Amino acid sequence: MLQLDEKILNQIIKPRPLESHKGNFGKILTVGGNQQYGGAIILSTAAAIHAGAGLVSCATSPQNLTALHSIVPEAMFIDFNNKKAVSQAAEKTNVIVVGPGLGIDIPAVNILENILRNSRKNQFLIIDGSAISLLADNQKLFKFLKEKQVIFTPHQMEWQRISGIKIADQAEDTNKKQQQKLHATVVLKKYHTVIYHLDGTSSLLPIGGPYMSTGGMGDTLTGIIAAFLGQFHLKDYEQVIDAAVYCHSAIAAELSSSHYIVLPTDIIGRLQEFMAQYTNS
Ligand SMILES: NC(=O)C1=CN([C@@H]2O[C@H](COP(=O)(O)OP(=O)(O)OC[C@H]3O[C@@H](n4cnc5c(N)ncnc54)[C@H](O)[C@@H]3O)[C@@H](O)[C@H]2O)[C@@H](O)CC1
Ligand SMILES: Nc1ncnc2c1ncn2[C@@H]1O[C@H](COP(=O)(O)OP(=O)(O)O)[C@@H](O)[C@H]1O
Ligand SMILES: [Mg+2]
Repeated sequence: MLQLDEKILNQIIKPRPLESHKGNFGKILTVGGNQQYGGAIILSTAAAIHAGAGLVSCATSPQNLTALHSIVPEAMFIDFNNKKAVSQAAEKTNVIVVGPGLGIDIPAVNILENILRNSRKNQFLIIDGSAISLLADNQKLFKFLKEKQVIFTPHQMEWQRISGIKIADQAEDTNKKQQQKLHATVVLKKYHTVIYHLDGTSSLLPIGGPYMSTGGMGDTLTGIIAAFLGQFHLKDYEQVIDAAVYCHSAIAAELSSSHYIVLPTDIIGRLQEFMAQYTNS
């Protein structure tokens, strides 16, 4: 297993070409945030914007509109109950994040199905939080993932739900077997996160710690992964995912030297300065 270190950031984060515009740095669609969990999708959206995504649209409950725009006026808003608007937005984006705070009720299943139906092969589909739990309970939805570039970002309980492997039995070989069956990249989040790649290799994240154990920390990671995939165009996109995962925890580790706990919003607020350190190579 490859042990990730700071080199991955030097490899992936590059200065921006002078002749460029927002269209070069990724169109992202974030989908989630019901009445109860608006914060989750706002964190994902804000993280994508602060990590450099060119254009970010957020499909969420209309109840979250004011909060969303007060935090990130850069984001565009779509009412996630508007099926047509959501499917049109899904068709037009480079990266879709679905699941943070989506919930697991019937309307949530319908929103997820609409997104999966309308996503395309050349897009990246980051499936997180509630969307993972929904897929585990609605196996018929898996047919919409065939031949698509899917990245699952489960924590250990979500991985248990979707893989059927109990947390106590989640060892490398067992995890890899199930991940390969899914034909997707799996970012298994925990103390020392492991990223299982499509080609059967895996990367270990040796940084990060309990100062990150705050609700919304994983929601924030989805936005960073989306922004990295949207703007750093490498053939081997799994390295881009590795870099995003490393970046998230590296910021947290740095802040933890002066903060007892690190909040998701602290990480979001530090992204721009942190990434600037890696643009000299
Ligand atoms: N501010 C917000 O709106 C927030 C919304 N959230 C959303 O709430 C929904 C439910 O997600 P949850 O993860 O809270 O609930 P889940 O029920 O999916 O999982 C949480 C449970 O898993 C257990 N667990 C075991 N191993 C774990 C590990 N390595 N990491 C994390 N938990 C582990 C925890 O003890 C906890 O009981 C998701 O859609 C999520 O995006 C959460 O992200 C919390 C913050
Ligand atoms: N003790 C820990 N050590 C290292 N990383 C942690 C620890 N606790 C939480 N994290 C990280 O925080 C994030 C939590 O993700 P998740 O449980 O999905 O949060 P949420 O759904 O509340 O946003 C993951 O990236 C995980 O690796
Ligand atoms: Mg989560």
